[in-house]
Amino acid sequence: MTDTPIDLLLSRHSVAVRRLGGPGPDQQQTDQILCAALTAPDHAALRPWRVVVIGRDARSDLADLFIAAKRKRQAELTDAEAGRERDKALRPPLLVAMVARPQRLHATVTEAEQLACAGAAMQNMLLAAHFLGFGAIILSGARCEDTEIRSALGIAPDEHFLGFISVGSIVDAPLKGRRPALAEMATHLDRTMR
Ligand SMILES: Cc1cc2nc3c(=O)[nH]c(=O)nc-3n(C[C@H](O)[C@H](O)[C@H](O)COP(=O)(O)O)c2cc1C
Repeated sequence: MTDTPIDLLLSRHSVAVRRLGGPGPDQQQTDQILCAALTAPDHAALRPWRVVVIGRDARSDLADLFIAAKRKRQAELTDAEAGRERDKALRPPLLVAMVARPQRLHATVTEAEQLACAGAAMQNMLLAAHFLGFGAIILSGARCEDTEIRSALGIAPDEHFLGFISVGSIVDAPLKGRRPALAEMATHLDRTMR
């Protein structure tokens, strides 16, 4: 039986980069994933975010930058650790850097609201990837604050580098994290408010 849209939405989960491989989204699917971001709710149409799609030719340099950034925090890297850093740059068929650029003193839309918009845009890309049958994950960490990586990707000091979105075919069955029970997340207000 075909999954309904709500089944699909409720079944989304992240897929670790080591479980991703080719083929990745083709050009049309890539455009669909990126366009999904543009359907995020956006108060006053500020579009307080942008993306950098990191193409194949840039990946080897990015891998070197990931390893160099890791070495700044940990002088001695094992081959396995360096390999994992390299993998994060080279393995995902589609790799997108998500950058939030909220207007700090907007008259009506707070910075928090604008960051929520950027988060919704990211989630829409994850969902679009999932709906198209791909696996995806967002990873941030210290590499998003690394000045060399930010500068190589053209990310300004006053922008928020939220994370790398990796998308590809699922080549190894992912571990699915536990979801909290609804009662842990929602409270109900069922009385008059005076
Ligand atoms: C902005 C952002 C950055 C994230 N960065 C990391 C990260 O650096 N490392 C990590 O293990 N998970 C990170 N996560 C969480 C994973 O992407 C993922 O959501 C988590 O492993 C839970 O899996 P799930 O999406 O299937 O619930 C990040 C999530 C967000 C929204």
